[in-house]
Amino acid sequence: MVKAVVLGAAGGIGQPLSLLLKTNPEITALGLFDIVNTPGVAADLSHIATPAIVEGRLPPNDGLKATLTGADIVVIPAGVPRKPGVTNHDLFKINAGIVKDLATGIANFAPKAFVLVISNPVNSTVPIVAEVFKKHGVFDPKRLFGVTTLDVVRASTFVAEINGAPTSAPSVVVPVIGGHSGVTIVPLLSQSSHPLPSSVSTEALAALVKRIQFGGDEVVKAKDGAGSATLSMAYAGAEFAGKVIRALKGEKGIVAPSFVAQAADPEGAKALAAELGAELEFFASNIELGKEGVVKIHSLGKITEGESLLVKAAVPELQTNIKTGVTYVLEKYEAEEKNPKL
Ligand SMILES: NC(=O)c1ccc[n+]([C@@H]2O[C@H](COP(=O)([O-])OP(=O)(O)OC[C@H]3O[C@@H](n4cnc5c(N)ncnc54)[C@H](O)[C@@H]3O)[C@@H](O)[C@H]2O)c1
Ligand SMILES: O=C(O)C[C@H](O)C(=O)O
Repeated sequence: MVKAVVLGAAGGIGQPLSLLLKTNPEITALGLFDIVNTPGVAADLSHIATPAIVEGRLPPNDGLKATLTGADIVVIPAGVPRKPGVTNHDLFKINAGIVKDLATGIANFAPKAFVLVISNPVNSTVPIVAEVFKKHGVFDPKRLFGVTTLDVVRASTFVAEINGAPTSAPSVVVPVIGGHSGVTIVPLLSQSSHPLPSSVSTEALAALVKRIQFGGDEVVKAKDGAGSATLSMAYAGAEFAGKVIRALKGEKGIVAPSFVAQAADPEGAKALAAELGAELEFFASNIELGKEGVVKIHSLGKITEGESLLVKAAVPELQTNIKTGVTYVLEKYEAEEKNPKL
């Protein structure tokens, strides 16, 4: 029996993600929560002949509590997406509060659930969830994941394209490490399961890295004001959630990149920090999943000089992003303590 919950289930990502989760035969209960439209989304999905019993709830009458109660895995795509001209900094101003509130709900009603954060900016929203959980005494670093799978999916697709073998895309595995925005996204193309042809020029390689780092911009531009990636994100979110569920059910040896608290595996984190030349509270790298969540944080292994430069550029940006999330929550709590009416 697995209960999965989607917070922000009526949105551009939330709806197709809920559809894909409804088609996952391991999921027996699917709880959908949003501030709008979830009863309709749930009614629609409930007619699909798969095991999950679907329920859609709204905020009134303890909707969040009822949705979260009994959850094994909670996926959060709630929050505003980018449009042309809107930066991650702009998103933070709105999404930080949404994520803090939802994390408070999870801390109260599903403190043991695995939590998968999609809401942007992931590099800051994951630290927000961690701080809220710490405040409530329920933080388990092994159970919190920033979803960076879309970067991995993009890398697989683009590498297959360059290799002239688009049908190979599903089997192309490229570790993408760091975080989930711009220069913090570091694809380790030298470790691709399907190496790039030696004929690929340095310029073409740099362009490929840039395309993976700024793949989100490509979609925002093409959607022309209608938001950011939703369908590919739903696919990526369902992929990662599927892996977490397989691990939860006892499958061993599942490895995938995710942005996780380094406290989840202090030994692994130490080796990784030595490679990075910095200790970060959160970082995306390959992690092994197990019944309790993160089992092992993998180190980077052999990387090229060019990749090493990309890591160097990512680290300070990540440090700033993480601090932004942590500071936001600490200042909010401080203000609430001074003025309990807030
Ligand atoms: N991690 C990634 O790789 C990745 C990829 C794409 C988009 N995103 C991010 O995902 C988020 C959602 O994107 P979208 O395109 O689905 O946006 P959207 O506006 O289409 O949907 C967001 C949904 O969240 C809901 N919502 C808002 N406040 C809420 C609250 N307090 N509780 C519950 N639900 C609430 C809205 O009602 C809406 O239905 C954005 O922040 C976007 O930047 C992340
Ligand atoms: O770029 C965005 O704003 C959305 C998302 O993070 C993406 O990578 O597509």
